[in-house]
Amino acid sequence: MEDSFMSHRSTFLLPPQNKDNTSSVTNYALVILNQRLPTYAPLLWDHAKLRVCADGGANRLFDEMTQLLHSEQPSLLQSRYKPDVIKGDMDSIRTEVLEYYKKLGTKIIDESHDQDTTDLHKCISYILDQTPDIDKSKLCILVTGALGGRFDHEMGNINVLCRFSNTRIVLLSEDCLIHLLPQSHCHKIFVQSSIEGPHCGLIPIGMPSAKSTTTGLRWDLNNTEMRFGGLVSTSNIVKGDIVTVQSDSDLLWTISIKRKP
Ligand SMILES: Nc1ncnc2c1ncn2[C@@H]1O[C@H](COP(=O)(O)OP(=O)(O)OP(=O)(O)O)[C@@H](O)[C@H]1O
Ligand SMILES: Cc1ncc(C[n+]2csc(CCO)c2C)c(N)n1
Repeated sequence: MEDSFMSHRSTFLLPPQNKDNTSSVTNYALVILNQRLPTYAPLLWDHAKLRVCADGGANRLFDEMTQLLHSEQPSLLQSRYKPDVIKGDMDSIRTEVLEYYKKLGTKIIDESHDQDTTDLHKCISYILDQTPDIDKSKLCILVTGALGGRFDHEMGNINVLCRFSNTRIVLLSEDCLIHLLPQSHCHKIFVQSSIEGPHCGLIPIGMPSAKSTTTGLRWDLNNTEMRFGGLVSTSNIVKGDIVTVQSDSDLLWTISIKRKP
């Protein structure tokens, strides 16, 4: 096991000008799935260099950005928030939405022939194909609408974290975020307490963890075993600004997102 720390910061939930220059991520991509856009979606949009809609996610962008930013004219907003790509099996996007973005120059990738991988999987593959190897370590893919809703979709979305375990991917909902902590590294999580926490969890995924050790949590693990059917760390609380995690298995990290008053 390598002992170099991998650091994690949710600075994508802060306005871009507040961005932490020490972040190891310099290149965000955004994937919009087919669930209600979170209220902070415009912020993620501003951080992202590449914006991709997964099939019916394009309907959400078209319909809901105007609801989030009602100070401006809907038609202006719809043309300003133009995705770079729409990819998927195209059974959920409305024709009028597809035609609208196609006219604006969005690249449309119809993969209806592939009924074995999810639209999110297809979008992640696209983003990785577009990213030169040298830039992949700086890439972080933010995924909206990934949690809550249909449980089969949620599990499919979590499975994507495991299938692309070498890529930083953050699954987001209005209320929380999830990402993988690969066992290959020790992890340092810099908690942005103005926008996230204190509720958090650490969950072994795929296989039990014989030994996990943490610092910075109210209920720290100390070479503790975690497994489904035994202990998994839910309803934990972050104590300060830094949490460290080390484990012999990949773990899911989840932390609550604070609602704006
Ligand atoms: N209720 C949901 N909960 C979580 N994720 C979702 C949900 N609905 C859609 N998604 C995500 O958004 C992506 C695109 O959604 P879309 O509705 O276009 O998918 P789909 O392939 O048509 O789904 P299905 O045919 O199973 O209903 C899905 O692949 C999934 O990752
Ligand atoms: C064993 C197995 N279970 C389910 C599906 C169905 N499926 C999985 S991903 C996908 C595309 C959704 O956009 C569909 C239809 C399959 N192919 N194989």
